[in-house]
Amino acid sequence: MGTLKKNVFLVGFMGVGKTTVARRMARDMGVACVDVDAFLERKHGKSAAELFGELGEDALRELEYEALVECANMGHSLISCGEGIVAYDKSREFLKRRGFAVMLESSEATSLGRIHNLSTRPLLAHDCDIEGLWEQRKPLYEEVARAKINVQGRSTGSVAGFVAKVLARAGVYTPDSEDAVAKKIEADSLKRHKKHRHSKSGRPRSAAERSNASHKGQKAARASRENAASSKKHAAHAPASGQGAAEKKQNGSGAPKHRRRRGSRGRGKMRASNNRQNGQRGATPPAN
Ligand SMILES: Nc1ncnc2c1ncn2[C@@H]1O[C@H](COP(=O)(O)OP(=O)(O)O)[C@@H](O)[C@H]1O
Ligand SMILES: O=C(O)C1=C[C@@H](OP(=O)(O)O)[C@@H](O)[C@H](O)C1
Ligand SMILES: [Mg+2]
Repeated sequence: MGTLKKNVFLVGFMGVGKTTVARRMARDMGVACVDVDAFLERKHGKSAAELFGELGEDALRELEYEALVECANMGHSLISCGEGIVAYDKSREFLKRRGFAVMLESSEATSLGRIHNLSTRPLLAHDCDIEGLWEQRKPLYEEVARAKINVQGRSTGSVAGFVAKVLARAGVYTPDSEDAVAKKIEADSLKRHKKHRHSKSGRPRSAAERSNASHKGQKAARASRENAASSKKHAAHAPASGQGAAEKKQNGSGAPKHRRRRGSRGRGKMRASNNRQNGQRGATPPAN
């Protein structure tokens, strides 16, 4: 559980995991997330690939920019962008000015190897020079990004945890203190207690009704406490160095030994769907 101080944009090549990582971070950090592609699709009733096919790339980039602005105006959230958003000057300027952009990076082969449905990636479907595109995009991601994270060989959970640490170090994300978590739990439990004593219609509940509800409430409170304890543990392990150190740790020379759960290699890799998110998920963002 925690709070974002500004919008966080995830940028990077297609298939690197922007959408997946944003969802995972939203779940683990208790913050809202929104996928620009999914937002675009909901807004226009057509996927980015369809818009690309019907209107052409230039028009898609303008629509993407408009969608990006709307997503950013919803409140501080994790915003996963489409790979090509950086090709548009206005979007790049926005990414630089209106939040903290994080670049996810892996080898071109790894990113492309994860894409199983080419029709969802219009540039791939249109037979472009993919290596040329990769070379062209890289400096653009680097231009907007305030942190660069190498995701090669890391599970989604590990990438999500690492991005959270980088954001915490940069002061962009504040994990809730133990006190704040305890207060939240207490407030929730008070609410539950009130519900427990009275039915929805305001009628006092019978002893049998209360006993039944109480078992459910205790289970939920236990789960919240366990969650809070695990968030605290997670926060306590975040290294305290700055962005430069994060990058150094991530790059070739100082490459960390990535922890991978036994048997996790390739899990999820063959998932057929590149699921799109339906708009914003997770916690309700604060008003701007
Ligand atoms: N760290 C990871 N390890 C293995 N597979 C991953 C990882 N991150 C994402 N994937 C998988 O790669 C595919 C592309 O991920 P996605 O989040 O759609 O990428 P992007 O939004 O950057 O195009 C999905 O099938 C997803 O499940
Ligand atoms: O070239 C682009 O702008 C697109 C890249 C893809 O985004 P990802 O980076 O999430 O793969 C895709 O979803 C979208 O159709 C448009
Ligand atoms: Mg995506």
